[in-house]
Amino acid sequence: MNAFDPAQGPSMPEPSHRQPRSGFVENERIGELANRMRAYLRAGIPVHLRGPAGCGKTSIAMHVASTLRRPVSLVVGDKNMTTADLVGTKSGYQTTRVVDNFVNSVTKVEENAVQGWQDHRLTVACREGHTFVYDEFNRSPASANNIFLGVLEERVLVMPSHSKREEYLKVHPGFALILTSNPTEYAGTHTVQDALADRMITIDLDHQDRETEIDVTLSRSGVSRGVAERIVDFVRAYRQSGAYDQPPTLRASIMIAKIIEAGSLELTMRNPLIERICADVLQARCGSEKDPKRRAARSDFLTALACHHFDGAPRPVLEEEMARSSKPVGVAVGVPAPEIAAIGGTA
Ligand SMILES: Nc1ncnc2c1ncn2[C@@H]1O[C@H](COP(=O)(O)OP(=O)(O)OP(=O)(O)O)[C@@H](O)[C@H]1O
Repeated sequence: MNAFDPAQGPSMPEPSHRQPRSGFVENERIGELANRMRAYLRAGIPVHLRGPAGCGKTSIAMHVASTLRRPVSLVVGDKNMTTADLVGTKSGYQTTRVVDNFVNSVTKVEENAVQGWQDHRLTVACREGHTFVYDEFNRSPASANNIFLGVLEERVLVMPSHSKREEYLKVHPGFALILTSNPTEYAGTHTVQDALADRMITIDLDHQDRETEIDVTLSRSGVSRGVAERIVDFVRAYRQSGAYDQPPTLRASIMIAKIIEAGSLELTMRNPLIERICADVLQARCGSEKDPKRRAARSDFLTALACHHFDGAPRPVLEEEMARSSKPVGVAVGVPAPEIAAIGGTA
């Protein structure tokens, strides 16, 4: 994702007419969500998908956009975004030079310089009726996003006076808006202003269910179903453990599966390379843990969890995981000996 840089603003190319990548997984739940989204968008109401990183917001947004049979424009929110990045900017001067040499001995030269203007994606989308996908729009400041208030309510785009264009651009009836955002507790995001939130339907998403995660991992990597199941179960168990600063997402499963497939590797912790791959993909998520003992315990836990899911070893349990749950769920890792005895795992 995020291949589209809003900061490209002034030098933005033609609006993207991208289709979602092939291999999109549409099960019953996603199909039902897509149908609802299409119904709202056809009624002229923007749809806002809100959910944690990697839960599939952008993929669903692009998929729905591609089925509306209109060109698709994609912009990614950015803390430096301005209204100009969305609407357009001055772009140099266009000069015309007329040389009049009608009378041989007299040369008259007339030069005219006119300020140029370049429409950016929102203007083009409003004029031509594109489906505008505004990814992670709450990364952009409210001052940039205010331009949408008129677009959504009065169906007009207010053009800056120096645009040398019409003052107001009437929004094409085919224009549709899909927005995505991470909840505001995530770093680098802004609270969405009430007036804007009030003009859209917000749908909260969470991480996909196990079956969907397996289907997506399969479709994105090409590994066998059995391998996809073990990888997804491992990553989901790690997500459930809470032993991280940043929850592991579906992307981690896809990464591990892609590496396995590309290297034709067998998924077993008996291969030290697999242990390294799991650590490289996932361990940075608990990297900011200051206490070296706790950090080591988390690392051991990750390895033991992979051994459980890939090789059938007993399910480990982490001290901090135990603190959250009163019921022991496995064999203790990184826990002092007397406490291990007290837990009595399922080994
Ligand atoms: N339904 C799906 N079909 C196929 N691939 C999917 C599907 N949902 C998610 N994915 C894949 O999962 C990964 C994460 O999805 P996506 O980028 O859509 O999540 P996101 O919620 O927009 O994440 P972020 O907030 O970090 O941008 C991507 O590699 C994407 O291709």
